[in-house]
Amino acid sequence: MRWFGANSFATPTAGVVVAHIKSFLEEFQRDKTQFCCDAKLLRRIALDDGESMRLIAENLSGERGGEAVFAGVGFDLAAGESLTVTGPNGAGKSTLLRVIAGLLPTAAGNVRLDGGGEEWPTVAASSHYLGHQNAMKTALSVAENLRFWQDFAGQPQLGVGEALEMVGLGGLDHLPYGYLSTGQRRRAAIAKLLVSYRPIWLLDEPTAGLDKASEAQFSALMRVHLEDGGIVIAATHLPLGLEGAKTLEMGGSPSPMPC
Ligand SMILES: Nc1ncnc2c1ncn2[C@@H]1O[C@H](COP(=O)(O)OP(=O)(O)OP(=O)(O)O)[C@@H](O)[C@H]1O
Repeated sequence: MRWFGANSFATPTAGVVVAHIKSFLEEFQRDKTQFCCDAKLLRRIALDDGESMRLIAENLSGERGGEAVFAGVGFDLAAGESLTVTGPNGAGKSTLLRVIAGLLPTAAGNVRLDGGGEEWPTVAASSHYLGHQNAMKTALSVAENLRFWQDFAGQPQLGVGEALEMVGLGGLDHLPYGYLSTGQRRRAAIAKLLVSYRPIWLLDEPTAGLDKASEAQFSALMRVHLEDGGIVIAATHLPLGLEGAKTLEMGGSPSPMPC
């Protein structure tokens, strides 16, 4: 239970992350009940005790249909750090995310998670992947979709209703997912990040289709995730409001190390 779990990757503190999310929710929705006032202190204890987690890629190459798409990609992200991946259409941003997530094989090089301990043994097991497709069934209700993903992913955090409130979809849980607008669908997909915990978020154009207010709220969610020791890699054509994010520009050959 450590969505916003600091470097608590090695030393989980049950309930802390949920408390933090809920206090964050309170910032946006003032009438929410106050939860666990000592969340920050507990997170600090977890930070002090926890082993540092790092997501490292070395000389990573990826291909599609047998053709090289990118080569020589490297990065080193500590807990709390983010990387924005930019570049023109077709540069290989989505391919890179899928390689990191373990959905495509690496053509060369490697990506690994150091310090994940027994609970987070691999990058794939430690990651939420939010792709262009939202991976929801249109005929199922919003709540049924999220319950499926929570059961599938395990590590439950926020309840479905709470997660939907966090993305501004409170009260729409009963609607078939297919009834939602494009932006609402994206917001429901973002709620998947909140119903189960993963320290690494791999996000492909996460704010595509979102209105300005939703963009800002999602930026805040990412910042809270980072503050608590999460790692974010986001491919994007739009500013994401991630201050201090490392950057990786794709489309050159080979791709440079992020600065
Ligand atoms: N299944 C596939 N088979 C063959 N080629 C593919 C496949 N999927 C993608 N490609 C090619 O791989 C290259 C990289 O695609 P990718 O989707 O990673 O780019 P991108 O940088 O994410 O683009 P965009 O900004 O448009 O989302 C493109 O030239 C694309 O045509």
